[in-house]
Amino acid sequence: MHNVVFVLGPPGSGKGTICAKIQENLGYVHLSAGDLLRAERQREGSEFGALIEQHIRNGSIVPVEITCALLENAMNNSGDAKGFLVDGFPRNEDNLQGWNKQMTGKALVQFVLFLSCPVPICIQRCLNRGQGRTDDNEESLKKRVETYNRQTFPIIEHFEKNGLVREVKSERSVEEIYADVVEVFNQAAKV
Ligand SMILES: Nc1ncnc2c1ncn2[C@@H]1O[C@H](COP(=O)(O)OP(=O)(O)O)[C@@H](O)[C@H]1O
Ligand SMILES: Nc1ccn([C@H]2C[C@H](O)[C@@H](COP(=O)(O)OP(=O)(O)O)O2)c(=O)n1
Ligand SMILES: [Mg+2]
Repeated sequence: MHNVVFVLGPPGSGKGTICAKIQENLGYVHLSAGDLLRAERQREGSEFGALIEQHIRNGSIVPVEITCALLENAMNNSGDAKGFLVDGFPRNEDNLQGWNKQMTGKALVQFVLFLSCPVPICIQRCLNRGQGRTDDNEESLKKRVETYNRQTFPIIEHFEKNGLVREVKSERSVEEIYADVVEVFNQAAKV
């Protein structure tokens, strides 16, 4: 049974940055759904490359059958990790239903780390990210933020109803955010 922490928040809220620090210090393995999709997009012979690129540019969400298979495969190939930080997933109802269908009995969601951050700050961070991504531009970001507001935030609200959300305000410095995140994991370890 894989232990899983979902990491959600608007684009540019710092999910990848904070997950890298958790992985470095707390023994969890960081799996970014976006990174896995970008790797699949580039993979020689992938039948999903064009579809993935279209969704990424459009700020829309790739069908869960593709994304969840990549996540399950990555977890199964990671040995006996303490747990997995599943970054940027589930991003919509299709993701959530697909996860429940495919991963029930195989993975246990401990909690959802929600990095909340005002959108203007998020957009500026993405525009300054400098990773050469095809979706870090004004047009794609507008669509990604709309997708987050309309499709992803309701998923966070779903988990909130089940008492699983741990919100950390993320407009602050990385150090301040990470100090609060460590406390969240410490509290979770006591349960
Ligand atoms: N707390 C922060 N303060 C300032 N810049 C940040 C902070 N967290 C992340 N960044 C920067 O903002 C950009 C987006 O961060 P990232 O971790 O990729 O966010 P996400 O995965 O949520 O899109 C990166 O260039 C990162 O270095
Ligand atoms: N569960 C997911 C996660 C990402 N994607 C696609 C659509 C997203 O806009 C892009 C980029 O996701 P990523 O998590 O890397 O983006 P941010 O780190 O939030 O800036 O990938 C997806 O289709 N389904
Ligand atoms: Mg990211």
